[in-house]
Amino acid sequence: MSHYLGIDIGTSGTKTLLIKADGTVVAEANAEYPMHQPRPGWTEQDPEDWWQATIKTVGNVMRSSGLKPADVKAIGLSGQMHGSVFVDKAGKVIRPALLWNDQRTTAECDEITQAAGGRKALIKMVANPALTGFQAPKILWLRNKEKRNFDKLAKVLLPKDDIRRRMTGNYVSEVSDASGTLLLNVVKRTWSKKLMGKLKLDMDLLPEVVESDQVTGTLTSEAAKLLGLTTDCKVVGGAGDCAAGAVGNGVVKKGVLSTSIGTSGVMFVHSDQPQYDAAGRLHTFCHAVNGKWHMMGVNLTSGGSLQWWVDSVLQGLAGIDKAKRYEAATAEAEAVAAGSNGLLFLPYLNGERTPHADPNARGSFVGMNLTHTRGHMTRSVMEGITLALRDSLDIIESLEVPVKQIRASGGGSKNPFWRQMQADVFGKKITRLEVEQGAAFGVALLAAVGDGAYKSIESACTATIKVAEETKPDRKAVANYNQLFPIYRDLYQQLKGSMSALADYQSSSH
Ligand SMILES: Nc1ncnc2c1ncn2[C@@H]1O[C@H](COP(=O)(O)OP(=O)(O)O)[C@@H](O)[C@H]1O
Ligand SMILES: O=C(CO)[C@@H](O)[C@H](O)COP(=O)(O)O
Repeated sequence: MSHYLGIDIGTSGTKTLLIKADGTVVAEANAEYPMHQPRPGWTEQDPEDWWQATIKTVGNVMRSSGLKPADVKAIGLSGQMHGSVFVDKAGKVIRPALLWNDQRTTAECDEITQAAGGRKALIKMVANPALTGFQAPKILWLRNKEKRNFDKLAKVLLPKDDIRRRMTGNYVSEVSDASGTLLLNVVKRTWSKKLMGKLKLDMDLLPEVVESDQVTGTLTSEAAKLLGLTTDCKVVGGAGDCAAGAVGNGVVKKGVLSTSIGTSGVMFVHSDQPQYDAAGRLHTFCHAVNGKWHMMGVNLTSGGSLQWWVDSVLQGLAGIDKAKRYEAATAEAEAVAAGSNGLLFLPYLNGERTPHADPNARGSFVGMNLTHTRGHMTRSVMEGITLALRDSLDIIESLEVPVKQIRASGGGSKNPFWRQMQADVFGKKITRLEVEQGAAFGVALLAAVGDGAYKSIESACTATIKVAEETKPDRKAVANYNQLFPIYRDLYQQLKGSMSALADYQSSSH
């Protein structure tokens, strides 16, 4: 039977999955790498780390499966979205990549909005407003702040597309990830020459753009050797990690939503047509499914807030094995009542995207009293993260998008207590898949479709994805969270000015 690889270049590490054409997972491997923060709000990674992690994890899955190199027919690539890899004429990376959660480009976002003729005109061209994490403002930042590097620039690539370049020698992206550059005409699924012109950027900077299941090349002999595969192995378009995760969760038709609690938090909904939130709070992007779109709300520091809380603050848990640390912390949270006795946490530790689009937003605990313990604080971190996802759900529902099913995914949703919390905060039934392998599984399926094992992405999902269990909302907890949600929502409005003043203070005291 043919086999396929799905590779997800995540923020905390790379995950590689080897599947059979029927969707059975044969082997998986992970490799971590650091994220650098040279200044508050700046986030960078070395693309070489991604490539070394790719070589290592592919080697590991091939060894543990015992397969022959020729058994792997195609590879699907997924990755953290919006990042910028700057490459020179000789194919050398010019400087560390700027990531999706980097907040240095406020001035460049204003520059783009102005050049486009205002926010409305920009949304008309590329379906989205300018946000600091997106790729286009990063290109302008390089031009404004590192002119010498900009002069060397020949191509700008998204993280997974840099891995494709190293694998195939080809400069290609695909529509789902390209949507997050702010340079794609999302409706037409082609680059926006109009916006590139207004920004005075050369079209040659951009790679070719294709649909997600299209074959983009085969492995070069050097890459085949490094990866232990053959030069016949195809590489398909793949997808940005959100669309890839949605394919991996079977979110490929109307009425199905998915939530993901990873480092970031994502509320994702499929749409048959491009659909907009006029206020620009949700992103409107191409789906990895040909001719389909999606909307999503993104929280920048979702599971990342719990990670910060457990690793940086609860140092008392530091002696516990990493895998067990979250369980130990969340068990304390589970022992206290829903609502954390009125303690609220705002998870805006590195600014926020949905619904505030504010790089200066900052995190806070509000409502603390003498009854509160460590368990209450952990629970309120988890509740704050979940209430932030509800912000996105409310916007989606306000656009009259039918919500028939919510599928929970990501590291946080593996925890049954957090799935119950999601059901209670959203007031909706939550489903979970039998095997949840996220984005890497989604792009392995895209590779199978690209290789001809399935007629369509939808049929690949129907054949391979099974829902395992449902979590029903608890009526009392739902009422409790319904009471807290408006208070939570109001807090940002009340604290916005102070958050911004503190963000200024933090940058000046750096
Ligand atoms: N056992 C657990 N209980 C609760 N949350 C968890 C658990 N394990 C992981 N998480 C959460 O999941 C996040 C990692 O999710 P993952 O999907 O692996 O992240 P990413 O791919 O974005 O790096 C962690 O930051 C943490 O918040
Ligand atoms: O910015 C977004 C989506 O718009 C993030 O979802 C990134 O794509 C990073 O994802 P993780 O590494 O947290 O999975």
